[in-house]
Amino acid sequence: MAAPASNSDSVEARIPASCPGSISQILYHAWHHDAAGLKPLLNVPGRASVQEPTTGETPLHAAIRACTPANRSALDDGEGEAEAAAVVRELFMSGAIWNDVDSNDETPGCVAARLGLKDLYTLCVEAGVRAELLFGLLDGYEELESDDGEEEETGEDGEGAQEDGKEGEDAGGAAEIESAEDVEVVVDSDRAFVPPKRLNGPDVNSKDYLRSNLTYDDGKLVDSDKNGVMMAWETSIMRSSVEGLLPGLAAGHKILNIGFGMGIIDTMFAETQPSKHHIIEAHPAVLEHVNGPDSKFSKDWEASSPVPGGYKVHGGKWQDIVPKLLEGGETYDAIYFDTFGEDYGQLRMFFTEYVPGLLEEEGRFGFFNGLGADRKICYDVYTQVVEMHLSDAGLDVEWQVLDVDMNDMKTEGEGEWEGVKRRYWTLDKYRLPTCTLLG
Ligand SMILES: C[S@@+](CC[C@H](N)C(=O)[O-])C[C@H]1O[C@@H](n2cnc3c(N)ncnc32)[C@H](O)[C@@H]1O
Repeated sequence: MAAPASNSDSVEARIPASCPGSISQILYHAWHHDAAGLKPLLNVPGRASVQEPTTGETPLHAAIRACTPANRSALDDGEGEAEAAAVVRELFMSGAIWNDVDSNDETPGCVAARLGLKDLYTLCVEAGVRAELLFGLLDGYEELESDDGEEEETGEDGEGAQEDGKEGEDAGGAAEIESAEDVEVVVDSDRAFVPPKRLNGPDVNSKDYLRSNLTYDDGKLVDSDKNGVMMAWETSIMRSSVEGLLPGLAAGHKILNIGFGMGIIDTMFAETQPSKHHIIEAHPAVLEHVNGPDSKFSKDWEASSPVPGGYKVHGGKWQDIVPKLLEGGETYDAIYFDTFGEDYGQLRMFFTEYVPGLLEEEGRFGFFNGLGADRKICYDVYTQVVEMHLSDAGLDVEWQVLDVDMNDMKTEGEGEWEGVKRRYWTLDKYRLPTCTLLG
């Protein structure tokens, strides 16, 4: 096949013919959608996930990137998405990693989405779901490295390149590889993506968060590292969550909310005049905010509760409190879960081990769905993963798609994001889950 004339830096321009199994060779066959040539090279563990050292390009990126209109027409046999799909499948069957990012901070699925390659995008999502289900079975969740400071460094350039119209084909030139010794095969098969809630980076965890100082400041709650714990722009999501859990906002229900934050959802719950309103909150500063002498919350809600004693704040981690509620025979019509600094494994444990016992037969369970919300493909993967895990736990889920007004959202560091370390939400749609017990 001829090399695309317009892309002198492209993979095939730099192939050292003497290096079977080298990064360049593997990328070359992936780029040319040559499944037959690729297959024998993938018989060594890790080969399907080699990364070009300079651009971070993997064979998946190369196979997908070769489908840009410019690159496709440059391939002399006119092949396209179907041929690429065969190669992408071969790579996934050989252990390719679905969520490796290149130097543009794009996973292969991000490239497919940007280029409008729906079938290839779907293959990447399916691979992500399989991988995450497997890691869930192995209980092997680990933080993904893709969203740390590196992203901040590369983000601007990446955006600039796209705005300039330099899509895909110009993004990933391969470095010079003179001999097989130069080849670095990246074996990283035990990586799972853990969609964190409202934060990214391995430096934040529940223990540190619960010890950190918090600041309530002008429409947001941030921790001492300026991670956004809760923000006022989420108010409409909280409103829709309450409407999903309590259709018609009917009064007199028994409600459990985990994670008080700014008290946005609890204020809405209190307005429905529940017969029971239990809140679990672990952070001392948040507890002070709820219960302290200057607080507008607890005193009002205690006074207005239609059932004396119906309003109660349980101070402590839900992991310690929920088992006691269960033992005490408490049940609820509506349960909402929205914590901070905990990984998906905790949410899964909550809805698997506790929700079925705490929920009334006709009750509803919801949670803040921020799983992987800083990247479309991660959000799409985790929608499917959580749905399967909910089903395993005996819960049916209905998704309501809400618009998140991105025009109002400003860019990182501006508007509502000013003073927040990292923008944890980048998507224009929110999938709101409302769960019920399977019959
Ligand atoms: C995102 S905020 C909740 C926002 C809330 N939905 C609202 O409408 O304002 C998360 C809250 O969960 C609390 N939290 C974090 N880990 C917790 C745990 N293990 N148990 C109980 N609360 C926890 C945090 O301190 C924080 O107040």
